[in-house]
Amino acid sequence: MTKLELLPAVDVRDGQAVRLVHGESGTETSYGSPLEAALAWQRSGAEWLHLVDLDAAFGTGDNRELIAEVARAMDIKVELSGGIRDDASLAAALATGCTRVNLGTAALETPEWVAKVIAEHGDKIAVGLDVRGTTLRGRGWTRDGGDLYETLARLDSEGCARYVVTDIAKDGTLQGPNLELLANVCAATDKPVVASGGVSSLDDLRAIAALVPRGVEGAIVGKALYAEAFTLEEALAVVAG
Ligand SMILES: O=C(O)c1ccccc1N[C@@H]1O[C@H](COP(=O)(O)O)[C@@H](O)[C@H]1O
Repeated sequence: MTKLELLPAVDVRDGQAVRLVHGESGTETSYGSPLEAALAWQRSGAEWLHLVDLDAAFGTGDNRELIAEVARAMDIKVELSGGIRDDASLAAALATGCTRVNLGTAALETPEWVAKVIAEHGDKIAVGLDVRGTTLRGRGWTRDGGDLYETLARLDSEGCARYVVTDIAKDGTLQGPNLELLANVCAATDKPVVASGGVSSLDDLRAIAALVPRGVEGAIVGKALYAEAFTLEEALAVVAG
């Protein structure tokens, strides 16, 4: 059976690696240097890094140079997100050599541009579907952006290669992933789904791995690693089977 990919997260705010609760600005816990955090996950055997510019996502500036420095320092695959909303920010993101980018707000606010870049860049573009209930949220998760399943159908028809699905109510809470949401999204698309939000234990990873046959490809793990609920080595051993 295909193994679940694990993507340890480094979210950057004000030059620091942080975790938020429910993605809310002001709830940051700081974990120091983003480069050190990313290198630590790489040393622990990660095959992927999920790297987020939170300031760019919130519209409070950006960490573009630092993000590029981290991405370029990695020997592993990098998924880059936060504030990628136009040709210039997409070009800067792709110039880091990252494996793929996640588009969030742009998929809600500038669908024509997203359709164009999906057509141009194929597998290098994923769309982050960040939801409360079944309502998508953009601009740092502060604004409603339409219905999850209508948007998914539109993006599918445009050839979107992959979705990163975050349940905002779970993100940063260590309350367990929303398995029902993941199963429902998998039922609505043939494209791979990366699960994000809520992972708190190795059992949560086992439960997400059980959804691989339905279309879940990977899981982003953030708070649980920083809070030392388990080590990345333990997590990688669990998904290796
Ligand atoms: O990851 C977070 O905690 C987070 C919190 C609040 C907003 C965005 C967050 N992360 C990721 O950022 C991109 C969306 O950025 P944009 O809308 O394209 O600028 C998306 O991958 C979110 O999951």
